[in-house]
Amino acid sequence: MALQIRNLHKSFDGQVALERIDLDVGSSEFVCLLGPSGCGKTTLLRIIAGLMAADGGSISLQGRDLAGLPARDRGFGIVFQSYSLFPHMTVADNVGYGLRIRGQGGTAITQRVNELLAMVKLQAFGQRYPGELSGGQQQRVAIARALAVNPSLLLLDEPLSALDARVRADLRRELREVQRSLGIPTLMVTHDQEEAMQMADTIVCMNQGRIEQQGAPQALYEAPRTRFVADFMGHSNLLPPAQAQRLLPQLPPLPEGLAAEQALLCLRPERVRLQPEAPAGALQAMVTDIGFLGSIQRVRARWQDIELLAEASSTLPLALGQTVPLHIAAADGRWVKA
Ligand SMILES: Nc1ncnc2c1ncn2[C@@H]1O[C@H](COP(=O)(O)OP(=O)(O)OP(=O)(O)O)[C@@H](O)[C@H]1O
Repeated sequence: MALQIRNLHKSFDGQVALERIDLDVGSSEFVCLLGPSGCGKTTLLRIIAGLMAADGGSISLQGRDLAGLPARDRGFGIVFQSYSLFPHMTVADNVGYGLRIRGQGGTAITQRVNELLAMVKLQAFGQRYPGELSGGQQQRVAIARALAVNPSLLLLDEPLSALDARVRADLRRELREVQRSLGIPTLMVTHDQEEAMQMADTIVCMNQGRIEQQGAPQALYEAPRTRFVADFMGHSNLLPPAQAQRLLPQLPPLPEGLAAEQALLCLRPERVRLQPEAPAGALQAMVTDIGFLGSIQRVRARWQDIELLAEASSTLPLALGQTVPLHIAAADGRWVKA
């Protein structure tokens, strides 16, 4: 493991912000810290960066304990949400800044800066000033500047959240490509579940200063262990056991240690399928709402007193009030802790 965090904790005026955090990041792994506002993501990132002290616990990189090492000596690349470029310096000087303060000079810097600008697709912009660039371009410069010093760890604090949707989507892909090609261990803070799913090798889902669950995006989506993770990782139907039993006569067994009173069956909408041709014995549900999402329709359908979020192909003609057969396989549900 490149980065190892053990039993890290931090309180502000007696209020716990981080509670016993254990976290590993592999040598070229892209890890997203995902969670709602106030769950401790930024505090964790700032402690790793050396910008804030923890109350206890340890952080090591490649086996080296970082305790007491000031931020500037950690050799990490950091990108914040606000572009934080030097406004009076050209793009090229911004990117080369870290190299200059490390004592490099002349053609070595020019060559490296050109390489980095090419990597973030800004070859032609070296002589501009930050104020003459779009938000997306400024953030590309900030990424190039963070990478200039060959960082041993890349820390990204919501780097894309100030950008509009289209630019954000492009930059997600580009940032991931650059990170992959350089193989730098990376931690990115985000509260955007889609962004985390799209970019991360591993998502660390945080709630109230604790890691609620971590794993590959698909594992967290398909097998959340708690209601919090199920809710945070996309849409779901969450049914108490009595309702679940009526809907699905054959339920998956409850996981060990989870009592029925604490359990909810999580059914993702794509597992609740509206089908034009009814298999024998299919449930008949009434369509109460239709959302057209382009490739699919997200539908609310009511069966008895149970309202379900379902999906249908966008080519299936549907109307409000219509009765449609529903298909759910017994294996499609997952028990989560309420
Ligand atoms: N310097 C500080 N002084 C006092 N309390 C703080 C300080 N920094 C953070 N906190 C508190 O610690 C908790 C975690 O804050 P943190 O900024 O890490 O959350 P976050 O998950 O990054 O939220 P957001 O997505 O809104 O940035 C919050 O309750 C916050 O109010």
